[in-house]
Amino acid sequence: MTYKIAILGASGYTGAELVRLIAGHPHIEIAALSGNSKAGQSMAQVFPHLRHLDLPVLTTIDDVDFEGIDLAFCALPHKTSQEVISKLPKTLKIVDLSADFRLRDPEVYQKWYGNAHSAVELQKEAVYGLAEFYRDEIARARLVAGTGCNAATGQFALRPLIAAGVIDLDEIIMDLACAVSGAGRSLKENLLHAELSEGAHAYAVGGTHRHLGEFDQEFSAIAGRSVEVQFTPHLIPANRGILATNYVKGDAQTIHDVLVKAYTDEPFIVVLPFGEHPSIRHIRGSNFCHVGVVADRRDGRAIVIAALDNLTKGSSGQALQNANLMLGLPETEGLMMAPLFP
Ligand SMILES: NC(=O)C1=CN([C@@H]2O[C@H](COP(=O)(O)OP(=O)(O)OC[C@H]3O[C@@H](n4cnc5c(N)ncnc54)[C@H](OP(=O)(O)O)[C@@H]3O)[C@@H](O)[C@H]2O)C=CC1
Ligand SMILES: CC(=O)N[C@@H](CCC(=O)OP(=O)(O)O)C(=O)O
Repeated sequence: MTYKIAILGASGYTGAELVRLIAGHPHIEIAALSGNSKAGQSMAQVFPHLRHLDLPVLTTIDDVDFEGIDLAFCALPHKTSQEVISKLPKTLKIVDLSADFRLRDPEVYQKWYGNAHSAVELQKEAVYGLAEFYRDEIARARLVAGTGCNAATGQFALRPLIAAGVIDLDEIIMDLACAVSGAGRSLKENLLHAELSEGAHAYAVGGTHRHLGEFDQEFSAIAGRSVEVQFTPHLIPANRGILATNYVKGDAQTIHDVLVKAYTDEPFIVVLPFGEHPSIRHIRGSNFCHVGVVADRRDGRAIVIAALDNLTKGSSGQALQNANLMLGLPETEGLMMAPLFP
């Protein structure tokens, strides 16, 4: 059985990553690809690294024929995504990579994104797309909202610890380093090589990053009380990868034991031996997330570090994992490739 899919936003970074992954998938075929400014071009023109593949030409979304398509990936900017998805056939399965359907409460959405949600009914229907924690709901869902790449990295480190009650919920600090492809492919002055290379800086400092909406929603639901982490993301001059370094109060060995137990059957989450810590150079191009625990020199404190590739486990790999679940395929299909190294 082969399922036909469309990728809306195929001329962007996550769209191209979906194409790369699906090209090696035994049961999924790419039937349509959309672009906006790049509509009318071939994928080989837009992404020469995909030249070897026989792919549909990029069209506008209006020109995509959804007849016979089983599932659409929406790799569009947020806000555009909710407008587009509202107009798609109501029977179509959708994995949305944008932020539009991650936050369940429309008021919370407005607080972090600045605009009223224009598809509240769809927002209610959507399932949060972190497969390791919402597997059964995703398998039954029509619309799945992929997590933010920063939000996914932090959650892989912290969710089991909050659930097990082994860390102080009021003393969680997360420093996160994000590679530049996290900002997408559109041209931005601050992402020019001359302004980005040889440097690193924090952004959204002081608790203003919109992924805090996701952390608050998810961590508070697990804890059954409000949990607000202190979070500072940093932009680093790397192409791919996110490293989330979490400072927590709790016994380091217990924390490690909890993570090992939580992820023992998870194919993509690898807990490193106690005392070892991960690096983005060891997960690049793969759907793996590495998690490590190191004891602090002060008793009762630990550092928990998670690393993943924002374009695979942080977005497109996660989206394909969700699509596999929604289509009744093995969750790991097309996703077990080894990381690229060096
Ligand atoms: N990059 C990352 O690491 C992650 C991204 N995400 C989310 O995934 C989504 C896609 O991100 P990314 O691939 O990085 O973004 P890009 O900016 O690289 O790509 C955006 C895509 O959307 C298309 N597009 C833009 N505006 C419109 C419009 N008005 N109508 C139709 N199509 C449009 C673009 O077409 P064209 O280029 O032809 O104009 C392009 O194909 C975003 O919502 C992002 O927040 C989520 C997790 C991680
Ligand atoms: C470097 C950079 O800008 N990173 C992005 C990563 C977020 C992301 O891509 O996720 P969503 O946009 O889907 O929420 C940021 O911090 O906003």
